[in-house]
Amino acid sequence: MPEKVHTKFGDQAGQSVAQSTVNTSSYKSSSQYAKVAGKSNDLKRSRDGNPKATANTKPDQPPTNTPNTKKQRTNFEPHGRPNATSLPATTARTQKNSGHLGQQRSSLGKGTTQAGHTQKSKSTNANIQRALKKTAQELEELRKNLPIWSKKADIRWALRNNDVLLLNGETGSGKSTQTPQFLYNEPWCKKQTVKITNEEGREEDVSVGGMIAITEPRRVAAITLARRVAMEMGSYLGKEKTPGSVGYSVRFDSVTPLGMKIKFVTEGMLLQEMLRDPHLRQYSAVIVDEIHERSVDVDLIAGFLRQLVHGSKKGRGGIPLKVVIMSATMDLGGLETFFAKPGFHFKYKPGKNHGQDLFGVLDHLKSKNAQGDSGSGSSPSSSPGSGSTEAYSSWEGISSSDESDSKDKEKTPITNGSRVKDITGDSPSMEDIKESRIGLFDGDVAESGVAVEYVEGRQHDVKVWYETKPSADYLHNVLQTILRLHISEPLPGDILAFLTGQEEIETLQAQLEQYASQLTKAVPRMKIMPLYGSLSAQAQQEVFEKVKETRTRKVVLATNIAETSVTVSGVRFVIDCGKSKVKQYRPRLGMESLLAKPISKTSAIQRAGRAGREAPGKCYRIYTPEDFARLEADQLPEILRSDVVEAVLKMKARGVDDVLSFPLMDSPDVVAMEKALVQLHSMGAIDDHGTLTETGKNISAFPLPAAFGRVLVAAAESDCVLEAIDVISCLTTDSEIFIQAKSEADQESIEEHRKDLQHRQGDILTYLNTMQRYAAENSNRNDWCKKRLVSVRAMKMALAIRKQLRQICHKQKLLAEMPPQDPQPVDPISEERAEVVIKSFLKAFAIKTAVLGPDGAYYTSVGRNIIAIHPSSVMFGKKVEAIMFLDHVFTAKSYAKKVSFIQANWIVGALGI
Ligand SMILES: Nc1ncnc2c1ncn2[C@@H]1O[C@H](COP(=O)(O)OP(=O)(O)OP(=O)(O)O)[C@@H](O)[C@H]1O
Repeated sequence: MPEKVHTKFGDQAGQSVAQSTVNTSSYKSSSQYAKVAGKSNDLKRSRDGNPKATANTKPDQPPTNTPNTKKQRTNFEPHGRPNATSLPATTARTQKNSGHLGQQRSSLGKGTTQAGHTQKSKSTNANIQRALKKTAQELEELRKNLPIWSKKADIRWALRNNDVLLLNGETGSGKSTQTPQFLYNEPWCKKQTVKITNEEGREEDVSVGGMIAITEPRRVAAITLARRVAMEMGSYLGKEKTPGSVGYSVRFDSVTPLGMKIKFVTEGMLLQEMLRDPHLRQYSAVIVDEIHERSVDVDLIAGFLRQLVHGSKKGRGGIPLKVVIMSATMDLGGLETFFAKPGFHFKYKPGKNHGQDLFGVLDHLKSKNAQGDSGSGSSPSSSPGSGSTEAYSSWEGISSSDESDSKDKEKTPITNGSRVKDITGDSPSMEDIKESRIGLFDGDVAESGVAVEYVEGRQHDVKVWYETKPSADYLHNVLQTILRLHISEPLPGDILAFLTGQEEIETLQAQLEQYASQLTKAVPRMKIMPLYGSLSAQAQQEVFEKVKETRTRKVVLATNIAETSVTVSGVRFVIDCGKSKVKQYRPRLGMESLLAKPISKTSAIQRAGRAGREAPGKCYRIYTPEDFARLEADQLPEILRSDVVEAVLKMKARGVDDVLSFPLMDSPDVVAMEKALVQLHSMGAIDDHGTLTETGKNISAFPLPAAFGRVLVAAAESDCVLEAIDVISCLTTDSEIFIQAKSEADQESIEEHRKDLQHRQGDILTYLNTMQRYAAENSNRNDWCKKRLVSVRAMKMALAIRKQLRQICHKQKLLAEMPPQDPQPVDPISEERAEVVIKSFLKAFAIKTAVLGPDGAYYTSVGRNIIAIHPSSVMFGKKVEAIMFLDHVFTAKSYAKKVSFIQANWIVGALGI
């Protein structure tokens, strides 16, 4: 084992010497060190070999001691401590009030003198600042217990010496919340004014850097992490342009305080920013979190970042962009080779990364196991996964002998399942990964240009339990597990159950609520809270808060939106059904559908990681160890299973001429790329030479899927852009605007309530009616919504999106002038105009059409597959000659959602056949 040398350096960049833990294996020889010191930003090694600031850096604050985690853990009090949503009472009050800072200021003005006003608002501000600081101080104690805390200096050191850092740390080790805080004060993170040569060939001064962007796969993670980090930094995060260090930007919602240093963004938003600012001049660093999720967007971001790191830096005035790639579970070999300096070759094959054991980690494990060294001392045959997969044959810590474990078993007679000691046993251990990589450097100047840091350990253990027998009805088992946990486990201890989608969640919620109503007084109450993507942002945020009611257990029923990055407060028990819905391109249908499929091992590890964030936890996998062993190690990257049109359009918009040679970790096959180019050509987004057209530019400028961008461009040509915006605003909210019926009786009453909105020609015109009438309402819009069982929150969001889309269309000259302010009188749409609107949608959705067959079933135009109209559509049960649908789901059968009536002969023209 490499010897460890403990060294420390500054907490604040440029502020002298503190200490850190440096792995001596990183420092091959003193001559190597000398080379490093020469290159690094004003850092020299002190006599004992530690990194040290030179004279031009300021004296440091006292050294940060590496925390004695064990000791602190013993003293750790998990209950009643502050978190993102439960502040100490004073702080909570002040944060709440501070959200209305502006209102407070204006109301204070009444009846007071200007001086009195200023005085009062000054003291309010001072109170807020004090409360924020107090919370931050309290949270700092918790932060110091995180495993990543002791790696602070290593991480800083690695980035002072390299432009790219791969940070591999277990779930809950503190990557997402701490890494940006370790870096924002680094010397390379200062805003600088530099000279660049602009497109006209003239020199100009521009600012570069000063901010760190951190990408998250989902908006809910971006928002909750921004809130948490703002609290940890004692910074205000409000809607107004007040000063603050932390902000976030997600689609149709952003909070960007003045002087912001750390910005949490969704991957899509960073890509949008790259369209406007290809050199990412605002940023000194981009941190890509949860890279293992491998969405199309994150793959594109990785490709663009690689170009920025290794390409010309002229656009940034020569200032490098630092890149940090993070995940608990990542294909290190592939990423290291992907980001390595051009010409530095491992076993990497461009575009063929997924599933490759590029560093031979698995070979290493195999040989280790062959020598009888399982690393745990337990016999491989007692492992839940033994013999089933070579890759994961090193599971550790399997034991049922220790005392606390047997108590657990008695206390929780949920399954007779075997269990592994903690979730690190699910995958090759950090040691295994590290050992297999000896010879490459952690930290200092890496030959490949890519530094690698490992954060070992997590704050609290998570025990994993399995089913003993496979079950055909996992939903039933999830229900039983929740009920048994609720009855047998003492409070506190909330439950988070992973299910595949909204329908399943609603079914289980109804069942659980029925059981909950029958519980005796002796048993705590249950509060069932759904969490899925189309739920309103506010409803999603409520899930993250601590339950206010006493003697109540929160039971969160979530899709995989809660799988990574997030901390759901209070959760000690995770139930994993082993499946999730994934988007998959189905060439036979010529479209993407959502399919429920087994998750990957990586997802299972992430799900388990949601327990044990505030205290030790347990994860119940509703499948057997053998099922687990059969799971794929990682999910297939989205780019390899989806329609690549969006990806190709984004590349084109970002100036990539030759998309076939764009650096991708995994390239879709050439045929799929070529098909996407043909589709973009038929949309008019690229011309015969493959160059992005004005239409293409317009489409890619919208923060919308390409198809909706295409609709807007088509609508502009037919002069119905306002109507198209009204429809698209309703379709792109976070949550469904129409509250769904839970029973047939409900459905009837809904139809009665929405009579004035429903259009016989289908859902598109129903959405149009809804937005037009809502915007025209001049008395009480909330009452208007309630009467029609329309979501108040979703409509508010739709109205905000409508405003933004109108502005973009105006700016892009798709809309000649901005329409007058609401409310405006509205007339029912004429037949002719309705046809024009539907035809605008058809321009982008021609492949999502179906014609009525002689047997009364609908057959898709592409692929001739049977498809049924989903019960949520106003067209449900209707037989018309042809339909167009905007969504497709595959559950018990193939369903068309958001359906409109069309004439069959329109399809021919729209498909160009
Ligand atoms: N919103 C929050 N409320 C309460 N505690 C939080 C919150 N966010 C983070 N924490 C605490 O900070 C710890 C570290 O969280 P962080 O998200 O930084 O870890 P991570 O290593 O990025 O984990 P993952 O890979 O699972 O996203 C959590 O385990 C939890 O104890």
